Amino acid sequence: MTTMTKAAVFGTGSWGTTFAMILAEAGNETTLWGRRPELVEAIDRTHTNLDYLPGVALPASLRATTDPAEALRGADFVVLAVPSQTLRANLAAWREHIPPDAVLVSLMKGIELGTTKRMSEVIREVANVPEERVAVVSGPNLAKEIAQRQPAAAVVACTDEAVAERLQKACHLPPWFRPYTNHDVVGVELGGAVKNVIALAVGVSAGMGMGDNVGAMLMTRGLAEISRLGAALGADPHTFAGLAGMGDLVATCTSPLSRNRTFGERLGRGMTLEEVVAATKQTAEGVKSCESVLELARKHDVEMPITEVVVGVVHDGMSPSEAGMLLMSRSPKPERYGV
Ligand SMILES: NC(=O)c1ccc[n+]([C@@H]2O[C@H](COP(=O)([O-])OP(=O)(O)OC[C@H]3O[C@@H](n4cnc5c(N)ncnc54)[C@H](O)[C@@H]3O)[C@@H](O)[C@H]2O)c1
Ligand SMILES: O=P(O)(O)OC[C@H](O)CO
Repeated sequence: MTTMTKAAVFGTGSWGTTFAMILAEAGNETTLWGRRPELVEAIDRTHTNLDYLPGVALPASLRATTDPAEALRGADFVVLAVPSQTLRANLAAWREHIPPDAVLVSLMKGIELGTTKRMSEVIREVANVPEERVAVVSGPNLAKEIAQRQPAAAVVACTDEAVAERLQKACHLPPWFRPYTNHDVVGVELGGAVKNVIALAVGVSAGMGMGDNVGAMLMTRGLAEISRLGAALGADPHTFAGLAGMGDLVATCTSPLSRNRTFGERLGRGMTLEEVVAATKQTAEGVKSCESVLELARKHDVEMPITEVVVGVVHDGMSPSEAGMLLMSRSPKPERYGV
């Protein structure tokens, strides 16, 4: 007799809820943990998440709870979908309930402020688990499209191939969700975190009224920045040509659904930072992670000019036109991959 795989998903936001839908429909016994009792009760009873996914019918088998111990009981996969900057504190509160053999899965796309750690590093440190028990899911995965059952592909990364394959199997849901495996956790995570910073830059340019040449330039040179940082941190360069690199960069930088692109667009249209923050109801990871990405780049002596001006515009009062001038006035150089 085969027993059902159990998954606990932490975070009832857009992506946590959508990924929980995929896991539940793929046949895993899935429980969603959330902070707010009213929302959790509504998900559990009405199978809807009106705050984050209005109009989407969640699977009847998907359970929801505010009790981490209940969500974690017997879990094979512990899936984490909270904001990157709160993960450390969240996980510290949950870790005593995590089953000893469970695989911890990060859906998050940020770099921790202060430590410059990737989410898998934070997970390993706080939950005290080896790298073989930590996996990452990333790629061009705009939650709202996937929740409407549009097809999407993703990358499931773990240094242990067998673990990646186990998770791949658990979330493979034809014809809706197609996960590929990869062993390059560093590259997959960097692709996901840094594309948010580049999407802010593309958004700013679009908000200023710039056209597609500027967007394409920022995406291409942004990919060069991601690749340079990846090379310095030991990532596989091929990862950045894949779904978690190029794929996610294109989806995020071009989609009106992207919170990061939209945040940048509002700044580019002349709204103040305070106004944009007030208008942004969901997690736009690049807003905080641009600072940790830049710090990481400086630690490793990697040049990231787009990231520098994004930090300037978002945090240091630089005007969008000054940012554009700075980028375009850099000394000319040959175009070489990774340079
Ligand atoms: N939405 C997407 O399309 C998408 C796709 C792929 C990856 N991601 C990544 O997934 C992660 C989560 O994104 P999301 O879109 O679900 O965000 P979201 O803003 O929709 O939801 C965030 C969730 O975290 C909860 N939360 C906020 N502060 C918290 C705290 N202090 N403690 C515990 N929970 C807290 C919120 O209540 C909410 O349930 C991010 O790192 C994001 O970059 C998002
Ligand atoms: O809405 P964003 O900008 O957080 O992007 C969502 C996903 O990361 C796209 O893959």
